[in-house]
Amino acid sequence: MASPQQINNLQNSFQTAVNLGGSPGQVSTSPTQSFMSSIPRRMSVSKQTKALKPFSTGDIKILLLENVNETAVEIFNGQGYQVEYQKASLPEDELIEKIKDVHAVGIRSKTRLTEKVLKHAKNLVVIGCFCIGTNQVDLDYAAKMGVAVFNSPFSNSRSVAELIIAEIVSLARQLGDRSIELHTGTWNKVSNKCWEVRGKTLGIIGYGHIGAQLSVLAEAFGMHVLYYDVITIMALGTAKQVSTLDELLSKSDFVTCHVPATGETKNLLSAPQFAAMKDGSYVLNASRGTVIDIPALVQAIKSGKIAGTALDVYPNEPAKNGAGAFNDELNGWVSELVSLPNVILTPHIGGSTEEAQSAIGIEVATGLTKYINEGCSVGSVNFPEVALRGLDLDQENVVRVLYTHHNVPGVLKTVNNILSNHNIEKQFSDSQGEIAYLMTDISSVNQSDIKDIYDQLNATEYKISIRLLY
Ligand SMILES: NC(=O)C1=CN([C@@H]2O[C@H](COP(=O)(O)OP(=O)(O)OC[C@H]3O[C@@H](n4cnc5c(N)ncnc54)[C@H](O)[C@@H]3O)[C@@H](O)[C@H]2O)C=CC1
Ligand SMILES: O=C(O)CCC(=O)C(=O)O
Repeated sequence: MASPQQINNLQNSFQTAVNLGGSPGQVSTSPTQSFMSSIPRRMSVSKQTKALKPFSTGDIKILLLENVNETAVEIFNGQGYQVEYQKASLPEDELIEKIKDVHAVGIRSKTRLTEKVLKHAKNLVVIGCFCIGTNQVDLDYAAKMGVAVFNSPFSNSRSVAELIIAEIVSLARQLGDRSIELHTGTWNKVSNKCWEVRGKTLGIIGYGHIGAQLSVLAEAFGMHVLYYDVITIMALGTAKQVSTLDELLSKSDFVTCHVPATGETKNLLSAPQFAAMKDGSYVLNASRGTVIDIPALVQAIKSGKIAGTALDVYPNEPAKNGAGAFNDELNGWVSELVSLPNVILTPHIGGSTEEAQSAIGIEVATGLTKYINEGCSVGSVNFPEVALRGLDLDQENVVRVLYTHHNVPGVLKTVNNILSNHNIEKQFSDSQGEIAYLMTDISSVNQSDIKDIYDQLNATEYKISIRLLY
């Protein structure tokens, strides 16, 4: 368990990154930043900058669903935002009601922010996915509304990799079954079809953050590692990339999936893929429930082709914890699956460790706060990444203009015409697909000018959203 001191340390390292103007995502990976963090303060190149705020931060309303970690709540409370906190996800109709007047929403993997839901979010500025996956959000639609989406790209990767290692050993030794038997009084000391994992081959589908981390752990156990990915990725240790999924399937004793939910990964493993696997091999999935065709997996286990499976994710998952929530009504195959031998089922807990959750809470809450208070979109998954250096502490009458617009010619000219009575201190624009995001600091702005600037920008043809910070 992470101690309060460890959580404090994590918070401090994120704060250091924020002060240095780096993306939170760089904190644990960038050697430069860890070097910078160790420089005594008097030598630090960072300087204090003026805090920009949207307006009264007490007006910022944040809806946090799905038991987002307390570290995030502390960060938002520290900013003076109004936080509404719920442990579960919400059914669509309640979500639509709640989302109507909030500026930010924080979710994990279950809340579906579809176009239908987002259409009602009139004040929404930013979405935080307190997890890795972002498939639960309509990212394109959010961008078209001018809403940036942030996630935590790797804070729970290690936790998932460790769970998979535990499950590989558990499947090889039929631990789930032995434990259930003994819980009900049955002593069943057997070695038939129980194996060491040393010398066996692990096939990893998707060699990203989790797949690569797992590769290192598996080799430390003496396993051979093969991986298949749609892009060429440098192998860690002595792992080998194979060029086809079939090659991986035919050579592996354990096959584990670590791909995102996309059209291409839907039913990536189905009847033909199970048929291509070694007799008596094992299947693991802690990515998304759509990646494995579970009825086909049930048949492959029944026929003896597959010797066991460990699943953490399902096509339909209950909205909240509770007895009886995982049933045939939710997924038609549940009773059949649970009756099979050597099947380990976990309730989407791959990333559910104290370490991962507190780090995710800090990382995503920091990203959201920087976007709300400064307009910085670095690290967003659906938005052009734009940031400007901070203002000097003594700078007066400066306004930061955040202008999201359709990516068409002539917009910059129109906007700069409107801003031309003021000095443009600095300006940065970037585009991604159909949308563009422009950030400008203007000086010599009287309070009385602000409404006029806003109204003029608001009337421009290609505007998607505007925010003014001062
Ligand atoms: N069970 C849990 O609690 C958790 C589940 N996840 C899931 O795991 C997934 C993977 O996470 P990361 O490793 O962080 O993602 P990542 O983005 O770092 O890596 C994914 C890899 O899959 C590859 N890929 C994409 N499509 C592919 C295909 N059709 N065939 C083969 N490879 C393909 C990509 O090129 C990439 O290398 C996430 O998208 C998320 O859905 C993530 C964290 C926790
Ligand atoms: O812990 C969660 O709620 C979701 C974990 C997950 O699936 C992810 O990070 O993508």
